[in-house]
Amino acid sequence: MIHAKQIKAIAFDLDGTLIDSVPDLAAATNAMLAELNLPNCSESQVRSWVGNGAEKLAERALSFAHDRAIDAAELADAMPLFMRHYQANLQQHSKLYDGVKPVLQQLHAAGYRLAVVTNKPYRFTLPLLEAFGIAEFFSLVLGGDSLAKMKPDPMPLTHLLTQWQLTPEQLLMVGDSKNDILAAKAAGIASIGLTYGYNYGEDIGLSGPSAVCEQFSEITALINSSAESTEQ
Ligand SMILES: O=C(O)COP(=O)(O)O
Ligand SMILES: [Mg+2]
Repeated sequence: MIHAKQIKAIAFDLDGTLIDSVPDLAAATNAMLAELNLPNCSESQVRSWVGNGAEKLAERALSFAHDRAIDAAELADAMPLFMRHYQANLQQHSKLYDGVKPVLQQLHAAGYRLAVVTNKPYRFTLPLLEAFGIAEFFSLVLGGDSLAKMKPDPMPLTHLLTQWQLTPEQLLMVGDSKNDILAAKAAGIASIGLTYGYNYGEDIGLSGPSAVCEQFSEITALINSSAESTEQ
């Protein structure tokens, strides 16, 4: 349940929530595989591998290409290739999802404190937010490597609660993946699951978010309607 009247801050996931980043992630993945003389993969495979950060994505792609589990040394050799290619082409084909900028603008203007809590490495996160003209709305940005643990661990969200001196009822998580919903649940905060992003091909409703939205723009209506329903 979302107690909208109590919400003071909102944490947004990045990939699959604010930005459709898979086209560039797939290109970097394939550039890495090509340098290693390995067969390439499809964009839809990459879509199903995103969610646990860059290293996991590379590991899943390498395991697929080799058709076996890979070891830590193989991953360590390949990672710099992925990082270099992605850094060089962060936003060639990626796009902001519909409604993202106006809704962030509206929430920011309404006085909500906004954060990005992503599993993407921090070094890619800020440049992407800046490139899409939405960095100014966020007063805190956490990447997957900013703290010791990433989502689905609650650490980034409990860090936010501490940092902003909020109670769990005052923070809402918005994301496309079960990692976002599980992190929110573990931190004791409400969550909105978005259906259009990447969730390993699974239904986001199955991870039990407080609410499900099909479009980013539905978020404001949901917060407002929850506010009305708590008044009754
Ligand atoms: O980098 C990933 O694997 C996922 O990033 P996200 O947490 O912003 O969805
Ligand atoms: Mg995501």
